[in-house]
Amino acid sequence: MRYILETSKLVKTYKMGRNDYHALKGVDLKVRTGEFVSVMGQSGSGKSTLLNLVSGLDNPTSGSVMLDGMKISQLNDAERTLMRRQKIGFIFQFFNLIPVLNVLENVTLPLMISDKKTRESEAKAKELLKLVGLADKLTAYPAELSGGQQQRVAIARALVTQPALILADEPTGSLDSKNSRDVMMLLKDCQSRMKQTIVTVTHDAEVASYSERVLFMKDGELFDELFLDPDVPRSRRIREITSRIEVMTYGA
Ligand SMILES: Nc1ncnc2c1ncn2[C@@H]1O[C@H](COP(=O)(O)OP(=O)(O)OP(=O)(O)O)[C@@H](O)[C@H]1O
Repeated sequence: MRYILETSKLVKTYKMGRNDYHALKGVDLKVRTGEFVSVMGQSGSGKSTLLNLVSGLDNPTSGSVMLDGMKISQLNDAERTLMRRQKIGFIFQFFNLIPVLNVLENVTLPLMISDKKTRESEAKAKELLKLVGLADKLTAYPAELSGGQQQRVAIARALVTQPALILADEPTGSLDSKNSRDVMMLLKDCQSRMKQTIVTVTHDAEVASYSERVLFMKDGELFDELFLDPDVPRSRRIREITSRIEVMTYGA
């Protein structure tokens, strides 16, 4: 399959009293299997709206979303919930772990919900927790972990169902710079080792510098696109991203 995710002429219009507010104005987004894409743009440019439509949390006003061969904009609520559980792993800014469950239980939870919990799935969760460097924290509770460790648990949880797509919304937004780097390197590693497709939304050029392609949103539209060469030093990639943001914000 050429694209794991494809949106076509995606429009989202909110009613604001008597007026319409066009949050997305016909977005055509294409993401290849195994690709790592960042979406950047100023506050209000439509990034969260796009994520909500791609994940089926909200319905488009018009246009379509295809994920892993499934036209999700045509599914009913129950079908979309099932699709989300099976095909998407979420990583959030504030981790969203379940405080009363320990690390291993948090990671096996998505498999329990989808009725897939077996002895093998616990082994899978343990293997992923080893991959994210937390093999010695299986019985710890989220409150006993640092922010960076909690986000690594969230990454293991997102991977456990072997989703078609990981959606990461400001994954380092509540981490310091060292933990941010570790989390992004881990995500990058998951992408290259497991051919995991990742789409992340971020305000941070350093976070975006780990991806292969950056999409810039402005006023509900895809404004620009930048392919990043992994062989050039990260500082140069960050400068390239920053200068595109300047062009988008202030003009060429
Ligand atoms: N439920 C809603 N009702 C009305 N307007 C909305 C709603 N949700 C979002 N909007 C508007 O749509 C526009 C796009 O919002 P969105 O949250 O997608 O932006 P964003 O790029 O994710 O911003 P941020 O970086 O601040 O999260 C904004 O102007 C916002 O006010």
